[in-house]
Amino acid sequence: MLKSAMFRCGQLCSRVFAVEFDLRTEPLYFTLSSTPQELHHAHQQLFGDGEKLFSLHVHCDNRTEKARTHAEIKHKLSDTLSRDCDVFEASAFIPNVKNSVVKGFFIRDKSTTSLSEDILKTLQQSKSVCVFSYKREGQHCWQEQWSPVSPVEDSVRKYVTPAAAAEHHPSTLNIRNADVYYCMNEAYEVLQECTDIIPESKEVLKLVDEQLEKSRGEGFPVIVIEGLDATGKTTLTEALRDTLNATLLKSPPQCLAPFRQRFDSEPPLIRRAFYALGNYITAAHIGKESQRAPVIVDRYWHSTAAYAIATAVGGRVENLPKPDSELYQWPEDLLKPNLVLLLTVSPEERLRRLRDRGQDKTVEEAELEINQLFRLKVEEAYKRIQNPACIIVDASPSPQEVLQQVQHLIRNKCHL
Ligand SMILES: Nc1ncnc2c1ncn2[C@@H]1O[C@H](COP(=O)(O)OP(=O)(O)O)[C@@H](O)[C@H]1O
Ligand SMILES: Nc1ccn([C@@H]2O[C@H](COP(=O)(O)OP(=O)(O)O)[C@@H](O)[C@H]2O)c(=O)n1
Repeated sequence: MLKSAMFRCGQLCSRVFAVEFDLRTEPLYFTLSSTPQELHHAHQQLFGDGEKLFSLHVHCDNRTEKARTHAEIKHKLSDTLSRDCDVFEASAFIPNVKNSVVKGFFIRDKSTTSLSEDILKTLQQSKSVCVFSYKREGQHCWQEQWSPVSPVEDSVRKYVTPAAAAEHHPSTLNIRNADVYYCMNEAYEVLQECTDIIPESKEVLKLVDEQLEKSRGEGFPVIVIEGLDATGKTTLTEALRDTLNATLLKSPPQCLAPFRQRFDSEPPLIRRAFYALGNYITAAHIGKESQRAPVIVDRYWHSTAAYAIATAVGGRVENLPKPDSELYQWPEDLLKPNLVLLLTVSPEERLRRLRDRGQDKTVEEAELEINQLFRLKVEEAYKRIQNPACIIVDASPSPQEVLQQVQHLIRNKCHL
């Protein structure tokens, strides 16, 4: 409620709006004021003359409901408005204030019909959705609350005022406990809140309860292998298991496999809580197994955090949380491995390996094009994670050479 009120009264609490107009460049930032302001060239492009312009966001106190409604709207907008409308991710936030972001969308309707208005009308009727419209008048543009039937009575016109770029990209402000979890309870509570809408949550929580981490004394070394898909993790971890007589574990653990697809279709808040809990179950297995033999782990917290951060942060690598951000710190209550190795290969080699693995060529090429920025962000986030940080391994040589390189590192660092 408070957040929605702040969204409405932009100028009262210095709320800034960011629209991801072009993912390769800075977002367009603006605030609202009561006096007309001249638009910059870039803003003139966004607030096109003669187009119908809207922004919308969900206001709801229940965080899981809010996240699901937001995801549903995103799906609906991209499904129905793709032809004659541009839909951009938009957010309202207070610069540098954590958890101040209200996520929404900006719609630029170029159609001659009232396509977007029909959809906004339905959304407004059935959901807790706030819609604003924008009108361009020459060099100026103003915003007011939108209603499909009659003008909103107490709605006040506010003028779009270009604002300076934010020091921290808005998508980094809400990451803690929404995309990345730093203690088990935070993730556990999210799934507890979902038990009515996602019955599988109960089963996942039961598995967590059964596996609570056994205390780990001075056992055998624990070595985590990280890296993007197809960098050779499976090949290397299996070879290490055989050469070191080690136990091979992975996160998410096998016992969560039946639920993975279900949680993958949920919005980040819920999906990431599922993966976070997977790490705690794996930690319990590590604690037990490392008493008997060295343990090799295929993906662990580095993957959970790096993928979550890279997905949450829109656009360029520069938008990631700064390298010294606390968001890269390992959770206090999660068992720490002795060594984390990050396998890296060039994008071309990775593509070749995906192709050899038989992945459909068109899927793979689309992935390369569309997800180029995403992959760069995942790798950069991997490298920024601290305590423990990962050691980078060039995984482009032959499997045998990569294995030797890694055995050498393990001998040096873990005395195995
Ligand atoms: N060092 C290597 N050199 C060449 N090909 C490799 C190497 N390591 C793995 N591969 C091949 O690349 C593909 C992806 O490897 P995989 O181990 O399944 O990666 P991941 O588990 O990281 O997804 C497989 O077809 C595998 O045989
Ligand atoms: N420890 C882990 C492992 C995977 N993941 C998530 O799982 C996805 C990648 O998993 P993967 O490449 O191992 O999946 P598969 O295709 O191998 O099943 C990413 O989207 C990660 O967000 C995670 O969050 N934490």
